[in-house]
Amino acid sequence: MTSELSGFYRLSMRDRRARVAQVIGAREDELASLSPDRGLAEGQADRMVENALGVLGMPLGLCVNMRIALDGEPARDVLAPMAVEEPSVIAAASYASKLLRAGGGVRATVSEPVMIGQIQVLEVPDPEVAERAVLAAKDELIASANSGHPSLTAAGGGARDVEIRHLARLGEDDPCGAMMVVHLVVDVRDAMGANAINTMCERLAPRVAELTGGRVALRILSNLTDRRTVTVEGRVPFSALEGQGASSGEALARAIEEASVFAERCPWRAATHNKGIMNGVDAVLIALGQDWRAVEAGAHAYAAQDGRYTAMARWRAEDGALVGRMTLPMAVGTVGGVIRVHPQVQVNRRIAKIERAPELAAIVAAAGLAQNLGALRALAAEGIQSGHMRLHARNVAVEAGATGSEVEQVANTIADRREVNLRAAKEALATLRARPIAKVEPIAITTPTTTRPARRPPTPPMPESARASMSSGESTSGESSMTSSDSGTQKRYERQPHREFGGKVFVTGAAGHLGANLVRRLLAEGRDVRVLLRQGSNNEALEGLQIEKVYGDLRDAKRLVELMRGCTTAYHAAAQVSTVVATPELERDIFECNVLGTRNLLRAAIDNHYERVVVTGSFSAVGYDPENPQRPGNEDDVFYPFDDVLPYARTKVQVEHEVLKACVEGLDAVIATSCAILGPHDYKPSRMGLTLVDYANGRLRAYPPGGFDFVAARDICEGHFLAMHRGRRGQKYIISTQFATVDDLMDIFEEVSGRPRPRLRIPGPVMQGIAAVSQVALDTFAPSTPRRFTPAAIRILRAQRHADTTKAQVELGYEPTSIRTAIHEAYADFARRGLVPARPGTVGVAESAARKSPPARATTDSAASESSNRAATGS
Ligand SMILES: CC(C)(COP(=O)([O-])OP(=O)([O-])OC[C@H]1O[C@@H](n2cnc3c(N)ncnc32)[C@H](O)[C@@H]1OP(=O)([O-])[O-])[C@@H](O)C(=O)NCCC(=O)NCCSC(=O)C[C@@](C)(O)CC(=O)[O-]
Ligand SMILES: NC(=O)C1=CN([C@@H]2O[C@H](COP(=O)(O)OP(=O)(O)OC[C@H]3O[C@@H](n4cnc5c(N)ncnc54)[C@H](O)[C@@H]3O)[C@@H](O)[C@H]2O)C=CC1
Repeated sequence: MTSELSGFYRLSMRDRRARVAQVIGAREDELASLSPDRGLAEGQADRMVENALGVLGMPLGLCVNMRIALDGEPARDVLAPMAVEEPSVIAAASYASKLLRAGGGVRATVSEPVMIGQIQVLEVPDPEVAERAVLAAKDELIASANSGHPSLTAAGGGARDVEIRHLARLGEDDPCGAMMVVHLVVDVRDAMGANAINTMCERLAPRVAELTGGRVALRILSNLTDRRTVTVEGRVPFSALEGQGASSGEALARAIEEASVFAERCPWRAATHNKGIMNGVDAVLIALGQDWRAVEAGAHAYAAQDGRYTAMARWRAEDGALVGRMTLPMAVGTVGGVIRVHPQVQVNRRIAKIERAPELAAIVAAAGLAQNLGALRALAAEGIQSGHMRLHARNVAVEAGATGSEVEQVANTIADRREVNLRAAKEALATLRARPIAKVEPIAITTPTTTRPARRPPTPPMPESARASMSSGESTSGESSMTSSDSGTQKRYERQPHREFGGKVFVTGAAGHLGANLVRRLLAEGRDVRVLLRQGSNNEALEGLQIEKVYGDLRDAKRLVELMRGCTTAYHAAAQVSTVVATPELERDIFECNVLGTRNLLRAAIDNHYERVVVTGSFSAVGYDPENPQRPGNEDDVFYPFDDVLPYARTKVQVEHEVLKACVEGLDAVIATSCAILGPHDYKPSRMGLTLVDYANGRLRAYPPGGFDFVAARDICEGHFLAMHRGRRGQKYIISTQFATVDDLMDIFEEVSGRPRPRLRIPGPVMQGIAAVSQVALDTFAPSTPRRFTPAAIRILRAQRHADTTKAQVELGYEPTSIRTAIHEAYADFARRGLVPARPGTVGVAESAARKSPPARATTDSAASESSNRAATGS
């Protein structure tokens, strides 16, 4: 199980529950009681407290990324539920847990569950005699205490010892005489312990009075559980702190160390430092039905044990890492209390996979340590207000009357202006409502036989290199034909005739970036569509569409045959897309979904007599010339299998192999090969989409030079459509819009978001080095984290590979549009969903961008030469 759920916060609440259910191996409905309208019933509340009036709601969130090694056992990933009303707490704990896992996660040690019960004795005639009498009767007292608790002793716990303390008068104001306290030391095992200890103390009280000759007053446990503690330690290597808000990782570590020492020396600061720790501690305690007041009181008393209130957690920069250590008294239980009766607590316990009290103690303390680190990082770097207030701004936006996606937009506006107050929020809301709603330009509907809409640019010229090796001629169909030479082989391309297909269309990967656009394209064509979806996956992209949804997995060959029955054609766009060097488990997953999944789909298509299947290929599976990677790659370039390529790319080569095998077996299948997709309806979201969102929210801190061939979502849909209707059986067609450098993309990002690009443009080799170092850590500790610029991605960008779309242009009549338009469309769609700030002019901008855009392939060549110039000058 992994707790590393990068981008989890971007999901809807329902999808988050579905994702968690999937991760912990539960059914989605098992988490249903976490829904705001479920949970604690009125009757249950009435039995829990007195004079009950109702049930108070409190947000419940999840701290992700946590990894804990308890008492030398192997580390395990933990999802920590947190109930808290304060914004930014859970975000900060998740952020810091991500940093801590770069150092292997938090190590925790939990002491024996030994607590103290106190019996207060006053007016003792002779304290020394009384002490001897009580200690002489120790065994009798212990036996008596245990006799009332057979279940505790049966579980291996029970009273263990009896100790005496004498409390002298504090001064003139102290109205009592000498006081004696009998401490009953009890091992409470997995219980919180209060009830057992209080009962024991009350049971022993008469006998203690007899033995001491004094008057017994209070009989109660102590919440200063200094013998029942949890100690946590976490390390963050300096390298993992690079780029986290200071000039270097080490500088940030030193700044956090200084912040810690401030709290260690100063009680005023310590109170705030410790409040940050309690943000994490209390939130987990509440979510797990614990007596958080008891732990709070114990923690603060412990922090003042030396007579001076000080920091609970301390941070030091040592041996190339920032190291945090904390010991807290921790009386928590997994038996008794509300744990059994509160339905949501039970679900939370299941999510955190807690069986025993020490596991619970470790998670609580790890959340406290992470929260402290999160707050100190922010304080030592950009300050607390920017992150905290950005999230708090959402509350203010709601208070101002914002609803739905307005909330995020108003919050972003007031946070950007650093005016997080009600008046500013009301103003921002009024402005937002005064302007038309950002609308995504509908995808143009064209068929190869109809005229293209006027706003489309004219057919761009062929790439220079391709043009040089071509000669035109007449095809048998009377349409254009061309020959192209690749490594001396003459290729003749001919425009293919159009074929119509009736019946229902089956689409896989429909909730993905390509699929979501493709389904809309098909619906606009008036086609009947059935989509294959995975239960528990984020399928939000298809909400509200008139389609038939069936649920299953490509890996389930038998079921797939059933699910595909009744359709006549298919677009197979599903794949496990990954740009990381995968762990063996992830590699297996990529292989099974992509290769075996495709094989299953193709076989099911044969079984169901499909007329044609279009399979999505990847440009990463197209070979290239290592001596000259910028020579536009075409369909005949053979993939070199021993290169340092990603597992994903290898599987996409095998996918093509499966297609050809299926063609031999009689299937009619065509491959539409995609370059990096940019455009709207990116719900997962893709690596490029994530980069745009992060850029627009000021979270992209650096970028590399280089370039790649990109494809607009509308173009790749058109390419699929054309492959279906004009493609030749068993053939592959590369579909790309244009080559663009990262600098070109930054230009467009600036234009679309109104934000300046990051100042850091890190040269390719340096970025490669940084990415390679961080990749080692990420592969070890965070294999599933989506990363923007992975070493593989940077290598690809540095190679500046170009795509040759001649074959698609000639045979299919494909015409590329513009990447600039695609980015505007992507931005408008993200703005509509509240993921990036909506900007005046977002409306219609895509249209005007389309009008202004130069022919794509013309840009290609100039962009390429510009980028190589830049590379040459090192600018
Ligand atoms: C708020 C952040 C995390 C943003 O920080 P950021 O730089 O925008 O975060 P990022 O985009 O680099 O994302 C890093 C990770 O943070 C998490 N994250 C990022 N954004 C979210 C979100 N919206 N919802 C949920 N999780 C979020 C998430 O895990 C994400 O990983 P990913 O998913 O991308 O792989 C940062 O500014 C921060 O840590 N601020 C500190 C906030 C804080 O401590 N709040 C507590 C309240 S203040 C207080 O009471 C305590 C104090 C401060 O007084 C104590 C003291 O004085 O010591
Ligand atoms: N996004 C890009 O830039 C590029 C994408 N491609 C190809 O385009 C196609 C679509 O990619 P995107 O839409 O970007 O990906 P995506 O990750 O947004 O969507 C892929 C979809 O496939 C589904 N899927 C994965 N494994 C499955 C399984 N075992 N059973 C059922 N469904 C499964 C996922 O749930 C997801 O909805 C893929 O074939 C990919 O290899 C190729 C080149 C670039």
